[in-house]
Amino acid sequence: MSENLWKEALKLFAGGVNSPVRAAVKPYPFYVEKAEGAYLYTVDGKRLIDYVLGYGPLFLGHRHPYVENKIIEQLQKGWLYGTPSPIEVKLAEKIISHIPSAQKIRFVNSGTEATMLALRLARGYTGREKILKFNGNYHGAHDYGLVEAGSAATEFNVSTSNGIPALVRNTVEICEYNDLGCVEKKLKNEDIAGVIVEPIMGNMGLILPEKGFLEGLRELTRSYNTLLIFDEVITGFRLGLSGAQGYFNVIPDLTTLGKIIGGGLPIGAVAGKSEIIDLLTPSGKVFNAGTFNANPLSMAAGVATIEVLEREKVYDTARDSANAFSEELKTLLEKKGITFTLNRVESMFQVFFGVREVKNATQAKQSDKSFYFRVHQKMLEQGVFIPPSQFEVIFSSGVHNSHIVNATLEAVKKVITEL
Ligand SMILES: Cc1ncc(COP(=O)(O)O)c(C=O)c1O
Ligand SMILES: NCC(=O)CCC(=O)O
Repeated sequence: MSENLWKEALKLFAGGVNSPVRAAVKPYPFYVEKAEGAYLYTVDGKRLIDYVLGYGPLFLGHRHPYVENKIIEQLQKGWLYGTPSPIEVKLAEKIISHIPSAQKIRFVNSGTEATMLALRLARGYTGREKILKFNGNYHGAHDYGLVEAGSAATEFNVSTSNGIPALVRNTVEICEYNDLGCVEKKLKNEDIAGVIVEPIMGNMGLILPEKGFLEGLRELTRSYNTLLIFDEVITGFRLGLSGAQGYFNVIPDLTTLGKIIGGGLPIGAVAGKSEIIDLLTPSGKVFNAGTFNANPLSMAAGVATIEVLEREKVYDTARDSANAFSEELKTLLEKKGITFTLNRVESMFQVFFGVREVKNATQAKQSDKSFYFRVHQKMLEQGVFIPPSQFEVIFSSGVHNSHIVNATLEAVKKVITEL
């Protein structure tokens, strides 16, 4: 039973968990026994339709048979060599063929490592120290990222973490998302090595770039000889095969990837212009290394996932189901006269209550978090798992077919009419 496991876990882990957002499910998280397709099966015997999907990576759902077979095939050939393996060449070629800014790539093990390295590269390339990030963007759990961070950092009221050296903190400049005026001022007045941005904000709920924002970032960074880094850990291969940069046709200097490119196994990557990536050791003097970098299992799962994305209609199914779910939610909320904003793009969306627009982190934080949480809890009672935190995103996938969607709509109807 989840309750018993939770009691044990509280003795073993800080706050009972190994990543904080998991503790946002109340009164305690449900423990998952197994998963398949669009479903999670809990140890308490419940079946849940999953719209969290591992917080983004599982764009083909759980245990996609093709991916599973490719992982097993690799498993039977060994899962760590300490030397290069053919499968890393294959995944690199696939990613580079799809992501416009990618000429070369370095594989690491998480999105956190990827952004940490991209920032180091920007400093190494430009010889400058400062970086510019946006309020509420989340780039993982390293010192530079945890200044005004979104996601669980905001959920648990530590947007800027304790334990970050002032020296580091002082190298991070912050602007509000969608505020080009601020960016221009910072670039003019500070020596900025790189501007890092989520091209679509997926860690404050979902927030879209206003028309011209990403283009403006591209122009400004170019004119101040600052690197533009797109953090596509969520959007890479979710918005389309070419990521947010292809979707918006704005090409950054560096791109960080993670989540989907590992098919659900741990991964991260930094890709970009050859002249920048070549600064990495051993060809250059910006250091990175990792026991598990380009580990064969993550590589195999990544290749298999991208192969499925190339040949099947995953994007259509995922978009259609997110559309149906969010439209039904909108209609029901409007009928009830509830004030809300719903932001959506392709296969992801989020709803904010009590606010009429959400274009940056400050507005997102003004939304009625406890109302959102009530909706999450009531959906869970109806067998549908949406994120427990306002500051995460509802994700759909290629296995959220019409059968799953219909069951979801039934649940939403019940939840909203009974609110
Ligand atoms: C945009 C973005 N960047 C970086 C990260 C960090 O990735 P990871 O959790 O794999 O370290 C995340 C997600 O968690 C993310 O959403
Ligand atoms: N949006 C943030 C994440 O996806 C990270 C998952 C976690 O914090 O466990």
